[in-house]
Amino acid sequence: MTGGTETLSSTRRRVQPVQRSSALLSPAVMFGTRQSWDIAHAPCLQELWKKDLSLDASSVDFLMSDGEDDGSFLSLPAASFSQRPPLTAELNTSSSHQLLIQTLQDKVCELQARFCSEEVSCQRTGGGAWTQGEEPLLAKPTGVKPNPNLFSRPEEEQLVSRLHTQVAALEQKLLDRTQEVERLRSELGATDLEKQLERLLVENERLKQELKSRRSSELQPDAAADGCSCCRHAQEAEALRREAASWENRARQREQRLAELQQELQESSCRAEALQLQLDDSRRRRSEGEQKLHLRLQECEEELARRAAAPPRVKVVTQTVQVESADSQKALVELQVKNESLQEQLSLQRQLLRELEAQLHDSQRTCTQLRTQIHVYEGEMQRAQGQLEADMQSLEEEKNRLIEEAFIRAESEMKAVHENLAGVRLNLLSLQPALRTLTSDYNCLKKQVQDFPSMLEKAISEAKQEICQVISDVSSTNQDLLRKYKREMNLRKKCHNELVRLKGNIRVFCRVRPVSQEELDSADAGTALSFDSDDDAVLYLSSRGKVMTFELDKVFPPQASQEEVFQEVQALVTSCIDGFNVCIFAYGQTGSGKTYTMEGVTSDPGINQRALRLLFAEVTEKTLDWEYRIVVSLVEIYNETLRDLLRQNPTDKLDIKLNPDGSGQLYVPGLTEIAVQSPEDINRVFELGQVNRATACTNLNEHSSRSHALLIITVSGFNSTTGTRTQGKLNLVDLAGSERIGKSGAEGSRLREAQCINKSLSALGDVISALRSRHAHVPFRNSRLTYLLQDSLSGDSKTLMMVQVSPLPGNVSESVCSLKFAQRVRSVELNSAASSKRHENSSTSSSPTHDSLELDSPPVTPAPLPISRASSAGSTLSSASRTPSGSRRRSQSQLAAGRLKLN
Ligand SMILES: Nc1ncnc2c1ncn2[C@@H]1O[C@H](COP(=O)(O)OP(=O)(O)OP(=O)(O)O)[C@@H](O)[C@H]1O
Repeated sequence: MTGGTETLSSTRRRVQPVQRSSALLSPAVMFGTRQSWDIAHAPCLQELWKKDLSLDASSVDFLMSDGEDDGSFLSLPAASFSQRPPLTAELNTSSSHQLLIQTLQDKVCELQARFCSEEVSCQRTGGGAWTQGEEPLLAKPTGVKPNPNLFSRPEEEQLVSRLHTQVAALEQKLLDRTQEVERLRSELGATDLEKQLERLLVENERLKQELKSRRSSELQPDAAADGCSCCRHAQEAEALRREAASWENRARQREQRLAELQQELQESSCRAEALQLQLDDSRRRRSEGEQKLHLRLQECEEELARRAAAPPRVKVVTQTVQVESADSQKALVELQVKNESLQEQLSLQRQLLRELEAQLHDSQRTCTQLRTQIHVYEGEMQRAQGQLEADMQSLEEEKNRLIEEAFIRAESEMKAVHENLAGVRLNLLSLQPALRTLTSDYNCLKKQVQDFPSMLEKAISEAKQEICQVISDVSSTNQDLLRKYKREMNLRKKCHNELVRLKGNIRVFCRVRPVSQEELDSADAGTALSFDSDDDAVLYLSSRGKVMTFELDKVFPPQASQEEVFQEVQALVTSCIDGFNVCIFAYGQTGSGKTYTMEGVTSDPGINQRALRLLFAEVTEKTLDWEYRIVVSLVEIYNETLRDLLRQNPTDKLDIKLNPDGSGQLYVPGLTEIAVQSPEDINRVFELGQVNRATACTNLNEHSSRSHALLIITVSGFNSTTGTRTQGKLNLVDLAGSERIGKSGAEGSRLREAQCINKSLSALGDVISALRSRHAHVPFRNSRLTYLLQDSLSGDSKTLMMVQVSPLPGNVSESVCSLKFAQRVRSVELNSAASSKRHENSSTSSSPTHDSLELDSPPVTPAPLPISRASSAGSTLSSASRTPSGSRRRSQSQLAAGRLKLN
């Protein structure tokens, strides 16, 4: 025996004797030192310790006594006791352990009782010394006499201590089992299974989502895929195959993981079964140990009985006992106290054992529940595995279906691609001849390109020659066209003039003004005039019961508008653009509408403004070839005095003189001529004339009735293409009232005004009469008016007299006079031989360009035909141009011409 550890001996032998003094110490002292007991059945306990409690053999040392002592010595290492934790903190064993502990405790109590009874009997018998042959089995301590009567006490104490040690070992074993159960629970606990199950569920859900996303991505319509090549579908099919292989690997991994889990579960179940078997074996060994202990107790009782039956040995040690009785008594008391404390500890241990037994029951119940739960988890795992296998199966089927669809689609697309390829090949074969043709064409073109510079030079030279030829042809054509144009222009002038001539160079219109509202209200509201609905050139006048018929060129009824009147005179207006002199004058009694017809009102202008607007429009249309200049002058003749209404001092008298250039033309020195370029200029000219005319008189209305107002418009044109120059003059005259002096009863200045008016109008009549009579001398100089209008009343000039007539019955006599005068004028035709007239000595002209007119514009008027309108109409007009009323009009004109007399 070395160190603190005793080895197990295979034979029974005696070892160091236990010191009695230390054997009688307290259990705490005993547990803190090395102790030895002589136990009769030590092998049983050894077996119990080694098997039931699973103690290490190195930590337990059984020292068996020899056959003489018939006992065994059990030695435990002191360190194992000193290192033990408190019993109350660790006891945890099975019911069999508790039963064993209980049995041992009962046996300790019994031994203590016997010890007490033996001590009492020894005291009663006087004690005795130990005999040599009856020495106690335990070796006596040095210096201390052995006491045969007390030999059983340390033995029993040792037994009690040993039993305590067994209890502690059982507690330790119970604690180890509890820890083992906890470890198993932690290894196979529900938490891990639940975690494993949750992990599997999460993995399963993730696999489902991946499959769903893969399915959606594969089923997603791909418009571009239709046009993709076959290679792309093959790649997709390959990717799908790889994906399927990865899914298969994952499924195999899952299956392996499931197999591992099942393996672990089986191992855990096996381990639990092994533990259960081990527990059952421990129970069985405990029961065997109990039986052995029971037998050993019986043997101890028998031995005690046998020893009790040996009195001689007691007598030997009686004296010694008596000597040591005081100490024994004292020790007995101490032992009793210790015994009581041990009793208390035993009761506590019993209580703890009961609690531990309850805990053991709970542990067993918990273990059962855990097994049930394990079974449940196993079922769930099986279900999860089945679900997983079903999902894997469905995934596999879906994967196969998708792969098949992809293959089918790829095959169809491959087929289409092959067909397209075949078509392309056919096209290629068909295009090869075209390619050869194109190649030959290309070669030809290449050769042409190489030859192009020389061809280009040749073509350019030819083109130049052709262009020169064309230019010469065009220039000659232009010359022809220019000649034709000039001829056509002259022809147009001739036609126009012929038309005017056919209409009559002196035309006479009659306009009847409407009855005003005031005149309608008066008693003299009737009308003496009537019209022919079939002939617009006839006017009927009732006077003194007789109806007089007047035939004129045109009769405008009261409802005729300014525009309608101007439509009839605009042909004359445009004649002045062609270089003719035109004279339009309004004639009639006061208040018959002369000013209204010539000037009009602001809202409805008369001939003056309309004529100027028309001239502007016409010259504007001809701006391509012609340059025109339009100048205007405003002249008033009052009491045979000529005044310029456009100069700053209109009261200055003007004179008419012979042009000093020797041309024989007349002109008005100092006459203001204003060039107009727009209608606004015309308005400004008229406003200036009105202002000047108003400043020159006290009563404008009366003054205007007693004076002649002349608007002289000169149109000069130059054709830059032909070099032609033209100049025409348009005289628009608003004559003074034509009342007879006797009727008006005027005196003084009024008489002089009337005399001047009549003089000028008579001179006008005389001029016209002379023209009609083709007198060699035409008295233009008899009045300022005729003198000023000389060039517009002679030659190829065109004259229009607008006779204004009042419809009132009170003005019938004046209307008759005016109409007779108009009819006399109408019978006159001016000489159309311009050349002869323009070379007449008495001709006048205020235009310095008149010479150029003669030079550049040859006479277009036909040869002079100085016949009256009536005779010319019958001789020159074709039958087709005659109107139904033509013959009647001519006869009436002839009659009227014979009847009318100058005023
Ligand atoms: N055709 C017509 N339509 C409407 N009103 C007219 C027409 N003719 C003349 N009148 C009106 O008759 C009145 C007299 O006209 P206007 O002054 O023109 O006559 P006149 O002959 O010029 O007179 P005088 O010789 O005094 O100048 C004016 O109020 C004028 O507005």
